[in-house]
Amino acid sequence: MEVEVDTPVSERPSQTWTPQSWRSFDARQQPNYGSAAQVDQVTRELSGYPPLVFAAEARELRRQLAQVAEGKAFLLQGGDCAESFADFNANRIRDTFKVLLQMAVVLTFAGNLPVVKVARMAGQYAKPRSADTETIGGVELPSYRGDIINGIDFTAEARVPDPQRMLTAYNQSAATLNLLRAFAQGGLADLHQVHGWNLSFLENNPQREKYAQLAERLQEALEFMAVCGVTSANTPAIRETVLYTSHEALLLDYEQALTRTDSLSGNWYDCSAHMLWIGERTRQLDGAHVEFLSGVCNPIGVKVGPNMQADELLRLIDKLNPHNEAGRLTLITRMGADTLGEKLPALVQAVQREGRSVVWSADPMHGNTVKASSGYKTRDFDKILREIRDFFAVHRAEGSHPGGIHLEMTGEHVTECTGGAWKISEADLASCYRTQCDPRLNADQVLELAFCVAEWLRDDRSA
Ligand SMILES: O=C[C@H](O)[C@H](O)COP(=O)(O)O
Ligand SMILES: C=C(OP(=O)(O)O)C(=O)O
Repeated sequence: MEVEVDTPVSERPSQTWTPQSWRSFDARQQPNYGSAAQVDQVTRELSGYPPLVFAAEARELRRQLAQVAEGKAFLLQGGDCAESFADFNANRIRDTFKVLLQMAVVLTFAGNLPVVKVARMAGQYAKPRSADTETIGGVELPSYRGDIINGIDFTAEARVPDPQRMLTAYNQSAATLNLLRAFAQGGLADLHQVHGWNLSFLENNPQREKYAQLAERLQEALEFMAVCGVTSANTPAIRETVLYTSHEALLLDYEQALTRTDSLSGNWYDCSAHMLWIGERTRQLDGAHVEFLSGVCNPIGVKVGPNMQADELLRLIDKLNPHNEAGRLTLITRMGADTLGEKLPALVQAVQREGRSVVWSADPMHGNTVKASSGYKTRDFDKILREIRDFFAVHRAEGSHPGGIHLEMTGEHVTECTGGAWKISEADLASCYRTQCDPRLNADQVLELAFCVAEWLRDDRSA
């Protein structure tokens, strides 16, 4: 299905939008930089740097998301809660890339539909926080807000927001993107390698048999195609993939500096990532984040928490996607496993009734965070699964498409979320708890989750 290229600037409803128009609105969750002159100098430097992504790539993602909105493809979005400057290395990037691809293979093959892959990588450096300060042992300091803003160490010095960090975030995003593009096109994504990735990755994993069977069926399909003359040597689709990037567009000084006019369409794109989303804490209709993302033509997302009302959601959709373009807007629900079944139906009904085209995606992480008795933030695997299961059930009941999943996850073997096949307990959390902020699913848990979701996806399609 072809989707129209961007709405020409002349047809956009707001003639008053500019990359800096957000400055006249209330901007929540922004750092208090000491020196405006320093921010100015850094953002001027960033504005002269090359874009990290091209407008045409963002347009292609929007075209693919239009397929998701129609129920003809599935969105897999995942990666770190927050990327880290200190923990920046090729192996971590490779491991998350590999597990995202493994999940995509499982979902594509079992669900029998294309999977659009979007990483929370190459720019996910800013974090909204519930509280402005953090107190440990009677000492109160500003909260950590992501490496693009301040440091995670609990010292007064580290917690001072430093605009120079925006330059480091840009450089690390560029290096990450460079590696992701190389992995995607340089052989690591070859479907024929699926056995190779899997066996080292799932060593001792109870899911290995199930995955090996699926990999075997996939191998048979590839062999059949080879007999018919379709091989990775002559068919790029078998040896290459496309992985898009995304992050929360939270730090607006940075996002504005990376916003450029596309020479082909004349439209504005935020070239810090292919897809940007607005968080639950900054999605006010009259807020700066909604204003900013309303004017860029990237595909965008907005988090939808348990307090969202149907009329508020419709007004938000009006502001962010006034021309009702398919693929433009993804609604990422994050209500909590105990709440979604009750709250989501009314929102889906309102969107259906008003004929709005959206991608519905489930973030089963952010509504299910709890504090373990040891003090670690954690999320339980069963609750995470339950929220996705209920998301599928609501959409089936309402006749809409469960379009995708949005996960905080890593390719590393961390112990941050409890449960899963290895039954990680609260007592196990300390053994490898490495997140910068919120608990992530590890490589085994996320693959186990992909198998379950693939089954629901298959059931949904056959229904
Ligand atoms: O990832 C989302 C938020 O940044 C995170 O949940 C906030 O955590 P906090 O409630 O500890 O501030
Ligand atoms: C902050 C996040 O989520 P939410 O806005 O839904 O809390 C996030 O996804 O990193």
